[in-house]
Amino acid sequence: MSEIIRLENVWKIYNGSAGQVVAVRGVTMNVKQGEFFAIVGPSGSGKTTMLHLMGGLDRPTRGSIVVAGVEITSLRSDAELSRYRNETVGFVFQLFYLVPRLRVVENVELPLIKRGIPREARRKMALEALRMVGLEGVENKYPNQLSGGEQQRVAIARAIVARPKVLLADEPTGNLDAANSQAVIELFKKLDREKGITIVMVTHNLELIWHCNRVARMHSGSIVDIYTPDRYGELIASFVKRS
Ligand SMILES: Nc1ncnc2c1ncn2[C@@H]1O[C@H](COP(=O)(O)OP(=O)(O)OP(=O)(O)O)[C@@H](O)[C@H]1O
Repeated sequence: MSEIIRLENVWKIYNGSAGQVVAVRGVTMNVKQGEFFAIVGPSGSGKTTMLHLMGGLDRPTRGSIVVAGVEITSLRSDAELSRYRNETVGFVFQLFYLVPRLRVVENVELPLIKRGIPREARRKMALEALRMVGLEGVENKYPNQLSGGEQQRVAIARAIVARPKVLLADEPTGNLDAANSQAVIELFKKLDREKGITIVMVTHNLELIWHCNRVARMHSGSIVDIYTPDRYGELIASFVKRS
């Protein structure tokens, strides 16, 4: 499998009021094309920062990040970064961030408006994305008329509607019960399998890692180990020992 994401000696240092915080400390790693990859680690270890760097939501202090052939560290202007975000990656967050005054289908269409896709084609693509996440029939509802699990699936439809190469998910099940968490994971696996989307997911839920191809464990801004399924038992045991 070829690699789709490559981080080379990446650092992120924040200058906060209490001094400098090293959020990511010289990370070198890759994610392969079509992988379902997870990042785990204690609170404050740098997981979200890593996802933001890969997604061009934030810039590294040092180092190189290549995603789908784009050296994102060389994108100088905010417009270039914004274009990269819109064309290459899709984001899913713990809080779904749907726009309450827009209907479900209009929420899903948002990334397509930025791309300048005409109205009719937009609607067709949005309905197809809603079908893909198992939500046909709710397109004219408003987000607050849906359950949390359904709202997250709308957010996933919005993330995939522009056909990104990479889906970046930050605690996507953090606000969901066990059944809805399972549904989201099954959906990710389907997107991975059927659409070939590479997925990078940050999670605190260790039960979810069994669905992933590889898992990076972070601590204090570093990746301390990368696990394959044969070592997931060892990874889970290391968390149990710590808590
Ligand atoms: N904008 C910022 N300014 C200053 N410090 C920040 C900023 N964003 C993150 N940090 C710090 O960087 C470190 C890593 O934060 P990050 O959110 O990436 O960790 P995390 O592993 O995702 O944590 P959690 O599991 O709690 O979400 C923390 O010490 C955090 O306080």
